[in-house]
Amino acid sequence: MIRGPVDSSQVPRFAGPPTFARLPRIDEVSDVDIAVLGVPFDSGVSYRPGARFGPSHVRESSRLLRPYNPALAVEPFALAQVVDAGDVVANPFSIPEAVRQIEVGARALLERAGRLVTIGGDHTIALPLLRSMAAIHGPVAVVHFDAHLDTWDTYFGEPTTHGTPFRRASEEGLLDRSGCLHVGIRGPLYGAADLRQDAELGFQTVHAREMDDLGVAGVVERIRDRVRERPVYVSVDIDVLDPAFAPGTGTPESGGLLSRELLGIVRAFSTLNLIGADVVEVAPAYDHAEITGIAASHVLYELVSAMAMGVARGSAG
Ligand SMILES: N=C(N)NCCCC(=O)O
Ligand SMILES: [Zn+2]
Ligand SMILES: [Zn+2]
Repeated sequence: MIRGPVDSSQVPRFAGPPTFARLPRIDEVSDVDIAVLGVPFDSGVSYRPGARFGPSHVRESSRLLRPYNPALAVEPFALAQVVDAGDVVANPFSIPEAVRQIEVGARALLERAGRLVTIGGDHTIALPLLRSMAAIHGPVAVVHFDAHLDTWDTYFGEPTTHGTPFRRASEEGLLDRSGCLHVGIRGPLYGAADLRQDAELGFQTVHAREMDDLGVAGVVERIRDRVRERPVYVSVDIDVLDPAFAPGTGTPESGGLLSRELLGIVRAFSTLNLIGADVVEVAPAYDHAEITGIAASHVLYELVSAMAMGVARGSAG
């Protein structure tokens, strides 16, 4: 059976399949442990559009990934059958229909694969993804890496946008309110009430300005203390990185994390019960030299590695 990426010493990286990390397509295998799904949807954005092109850009930027992860000392694609499940069809003219399509697509894949890693798309997609996770696991702990809270209420009266997924998820009971945490929050808000309401919705916050004092180890400790044994879903808005490391995104904010810091923090999920993850808000039109695409593909690689280690341990999933 096919397993793992195409050998880049035999087939050049600029040839061969356009799948994430040059992995097999889902239709080429019988059993699946981890499915990588693209969600090319960006009709929920409040500023620059273009994240609908994120999945294909991140896949293209993932061609240089290699099979051994030295930081975690694992070969993720040997530990678990990881496949590219292609893109879900999401109606760009109807947010409600797109959200239903994403939830249905994610649930079907979860039934087959058990674990799902999604490439967005704007942050709206976290809502249907969390619906699909909660349908299986019950309320989940969410560790949310973002410059933005994304717990706002509505934009132009619209409740389902990229600035509102975690408020909706909390209201719907999809979140374990005692296990959620934002990391990397920064930038101006609409008012002080934003933070109060956010806390009521179940989130603790590690602000970007705390990063230097806490360091990677300190942030990891905050995450472990908050999440513990709970099933945890990780949502990474690429704008958590400083615009220097992720210019290709729709709502950039100054003063963000280094890519090295984010990669270091994400590795901590290798010893937690990671059940699902997404990387969203990559908008290639504003990217240069694949800077953002490469950062996103490496974050995905660490997430898949962490998840594959969970598969190998046989943890709940
Ligand atoms: N989810 C992202 N990337 N951004 C939300 C920004 C919401 C706003 O325009 O205030
Ligand atoms: Zn954001
Ligand atoms: Zn976001």
